[in-house]
Amino acid sequence: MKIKASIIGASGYTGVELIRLLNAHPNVKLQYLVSENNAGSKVGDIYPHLDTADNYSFSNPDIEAIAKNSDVVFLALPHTKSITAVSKLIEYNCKIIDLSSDFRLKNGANYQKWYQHPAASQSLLDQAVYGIPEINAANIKRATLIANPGCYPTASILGIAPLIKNQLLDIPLNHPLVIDAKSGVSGAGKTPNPHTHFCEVSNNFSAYQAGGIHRHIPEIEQELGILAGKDFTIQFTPHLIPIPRGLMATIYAPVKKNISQTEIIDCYKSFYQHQEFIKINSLPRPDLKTVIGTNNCNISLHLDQRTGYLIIISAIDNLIKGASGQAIQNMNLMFGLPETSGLTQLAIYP
Ligand SMILES: NC(=O)C1=CN([C@@H]2O[C@H](COP(=O)(O)OP(=O)(O)OC[C@H]3O[C@@H](n4cnc5c(N)ncnc54)[C@H](OP(=O)(O)O)[C@@H]3O)[C@@H](O)[C@H]2O)C=CC1
Ligand SMILES: CC(=O)N[C@@H](CCC(=O)OP(=O)(O)O)C(=O)O
Repeated sequence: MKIKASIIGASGYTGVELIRLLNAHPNVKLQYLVSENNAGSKVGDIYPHLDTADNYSFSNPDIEAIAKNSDVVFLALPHTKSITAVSKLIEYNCKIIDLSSDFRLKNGANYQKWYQHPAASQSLLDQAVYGIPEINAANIKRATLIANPGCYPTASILGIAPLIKNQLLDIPLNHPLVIDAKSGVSGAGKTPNPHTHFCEVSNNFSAYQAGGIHRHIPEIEQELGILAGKDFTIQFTPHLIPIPRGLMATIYAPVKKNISQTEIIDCYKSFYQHQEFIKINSLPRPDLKTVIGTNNCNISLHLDQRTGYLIIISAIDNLIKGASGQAIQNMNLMFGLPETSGLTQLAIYP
């Protein structure tokens, strides 16, 4: 029996990527591809690259029909737009994987402080499991509602977690850990905004929200704080790079003295033992082409013995490991499938 999967917000960037990946998943049948604006249109007419033999259409059924006829529902809606749908879906017997930030922060009051809009009910926040499979697989397997991580948090948390777990960080008191991150423009979604126009982005490179409160700061601090067992502070600056997809986080981590590059690499390899999507190395020129088109996270480690800093360069495809691929990895765990089912694509090169 195939898993019946529906996607709400199926016409956006992550929704379309879910269609592409789930269409090739051996254990999945696509059920409803929900889009308000494209309901009634053939998927292949709007997105010719998805003109498959199955001839799917976008539709807009009510939530009850979606819930009753689906084993799993992916929500690929903008922030704040998932809360109403999830409040209804949770009454039924389907599993829910939400790609937005609506269920990621555990504390409703903290959520409101950072996101500046009302949080989901505390009981839904309590039920939601943060879906980063390499760290949280046991809880994901038992979950009904997954809060799929943001793209910057995915690259950052995966890059830092082994240092925290092995107590290798040596951060001066009251200093934050510095994360300098860059994303391709699809990270901003399909709806155009003044900063994502071709003329703004092409031949350009920009930082945004420097010194500000990007919504991924509390998300990264929450998850690293859980691993550390105490508050964890980061200094985070995102940048926009003139490419469609790909994301790189460069993390500057002061590490304990007398540890060697080899010991650090061994520690990361042992932490991610059996995790097929995590690639640990010290590539001389870590890049995005190594991961674009894959569900992999490439973590390149470089110890600067002069300063005592470990430079961690964590690269993902924001639409796959940073969103739709990770959502499918979570689905695989929830349904007892191998984590890699439907996700074994290699990178596109050159
Ligand atoms: N892009 C990325 O790299 C990542 C995105 N995410 C998160 O995933 C979610 C989806 O992102 P993404 O696919 O990029 O977003 P898009 O803007 O590309 O797509 C969102 C889709 O939601 C539907 N929608 C329903 N209600 C609204 C509304 N009120 N305003 C706008 N669109 C609406 C739209 O289709 P229609 O109106 O036809 O129903 C649209 O296609 C977001 O919460 C995002 O933050 C997470 C990680 C990475
Ligand atoms: C380039 C760009 O604009 N990126 C988005 C992050 C997208 C993402 O992963 O995260 P969410 O799911 O939390 O939206 C941003 O900085 O807001």
